[in-house]
Amino acid sequence: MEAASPAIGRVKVSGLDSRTSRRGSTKSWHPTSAFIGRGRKSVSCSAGELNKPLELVAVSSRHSTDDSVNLGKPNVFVPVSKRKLVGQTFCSARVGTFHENSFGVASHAAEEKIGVLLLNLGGPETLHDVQPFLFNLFADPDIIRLPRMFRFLQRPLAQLISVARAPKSKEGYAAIGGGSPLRKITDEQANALRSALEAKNFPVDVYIGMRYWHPFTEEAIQQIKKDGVTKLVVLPLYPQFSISTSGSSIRLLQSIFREDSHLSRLPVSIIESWYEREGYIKSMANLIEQELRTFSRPKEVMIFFSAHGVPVSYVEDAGDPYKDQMEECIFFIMKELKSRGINNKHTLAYQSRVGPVQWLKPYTDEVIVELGQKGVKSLLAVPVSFVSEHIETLEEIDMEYKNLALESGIENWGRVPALGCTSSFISDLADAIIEALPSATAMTMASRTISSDETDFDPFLKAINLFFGSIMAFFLLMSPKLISAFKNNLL
Ligand SMILES: C=CC1=C(C)c2cc3[nH]c(cc4nc(cc5[nH]c(cc1n2)c(C)c5CCC(=O)O)C(CCC(=O)O)=C4C)c(C)c3C=C
Ligand SMILES: [Fe+2]
Repeated sequence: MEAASPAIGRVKVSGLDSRTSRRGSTKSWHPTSAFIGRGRKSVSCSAGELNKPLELVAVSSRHSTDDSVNLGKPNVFVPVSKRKLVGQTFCSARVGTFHENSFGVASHAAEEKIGVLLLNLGGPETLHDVQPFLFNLFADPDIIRLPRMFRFLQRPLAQLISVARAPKSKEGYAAIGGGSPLRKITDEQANALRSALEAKNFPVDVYIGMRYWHPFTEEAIQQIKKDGVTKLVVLPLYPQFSISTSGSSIRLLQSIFREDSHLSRLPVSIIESWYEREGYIKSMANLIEQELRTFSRPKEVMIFFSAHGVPVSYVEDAGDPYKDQMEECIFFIMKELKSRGINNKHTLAYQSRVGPVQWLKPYTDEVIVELGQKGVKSLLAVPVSFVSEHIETLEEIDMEYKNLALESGIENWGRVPALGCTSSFISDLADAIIEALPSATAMTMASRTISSDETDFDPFLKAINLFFGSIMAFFLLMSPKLISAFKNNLL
């Protein structure tokens, strides 16, 4: 059952406490054994707090069209040209050191060995990989969030759910050629990013760390260590932050770094979200503008943003900023389109729900049917939570939703391609990396937090857990809610 990766599951996971403003711009991350707290508060910390060993620098890359950028520190003058470069850190005092550091980085570039770690989900490369890939995904406590006392059920449950879901997933992957294109596209993006950074006079090594399939994050980190990287920028390839995506990968990184004395001293800067960057927004607007032109009556087209969903509890109970960031992102894209004289109607819905719980609404399939009933004739689907083509664009949108739309009375269908290696987008990501470099700080974790997989160390406890876990998981799966989910083909 662990065929996928021996490393996965041995990694201990600590909680991640997310506190973020409504606009998702100020954040701090604290490793903690507690559940992710409710509520979203702005956090500012004093210079004294900056030296606390448990802190981790997370950079939220800002969309900076506004001249009155608030750096959170009075009397800091930043010329407009520089403002666009500011990767805002969660602590205002850090911003004050940005300019010294940015020059420092430039002058020490020759001695530094800078690494960029791209984080992504990973996908099965063959149909044979589908079930173990799904196991890795469902074994992640950031994907199936069980209460602490039921954490021992995580892996048996992952086994059951992955086996149950595999046939449906396999159908999807078979329909798009027998595997996920994610690895290939992420490789291409990594190469494009390396070239873009080289062209900007920032030679770096780019590494790929996938969360659930090869090349695993653990492997990338080993390579980073071997290569003697002296400063690392971590860039999740998800524009918006979610506990289930970037959050999960960052948590994994924290646990790897915490266990390793060398890595825990390595300066690291994490760009946790970048949905509001000007380059990203403009690149998305370009793609939408181009695609609108392919319709015979572009002005009548409904722009239909379809984002990957998350369970409602992530947002309402755990404070996941994903929904807020998604809405803000779409606001920025529409604002950009309006500035170009494009005033089409638009809507946002969430796709790809899995399992019997409530996910973010409205659901993409339901909205498509409603729009058809309301007489909408032209629809342009815009996948907005991911920057490469994947099963949910190629199968779910291009096949399932397109057919549903045509059956629902929508006559003209279009879909905006994922950004992939679009040069304006890659160039902007390269800028985000350069901006983040000065904020790199050691991820030193002085204390060890309780792990959700603590029992993995003890083979006896592990065996007991597995045995009782399987029995309990069986009964859980037989619950009426889950049975109906099976019947409705939700799993
Ligand atoms: C921002 C993007 C994503 C969020 C948020 C997200 C949350 C999330 N996903 C699942 C379950 C599955 N996701 C699957 C595939 C998948 N998920 C994303 C992105 C996000 N997921 C991508 C890009 C992909 C496709 C990868 C590929 O191979 O092309 C799958 C497997 C496919 C399937 O069976 O549908 C599952 C399962 C949950 C439960 C979740 C939030 C809790
Ligand atoms: Fe997903």
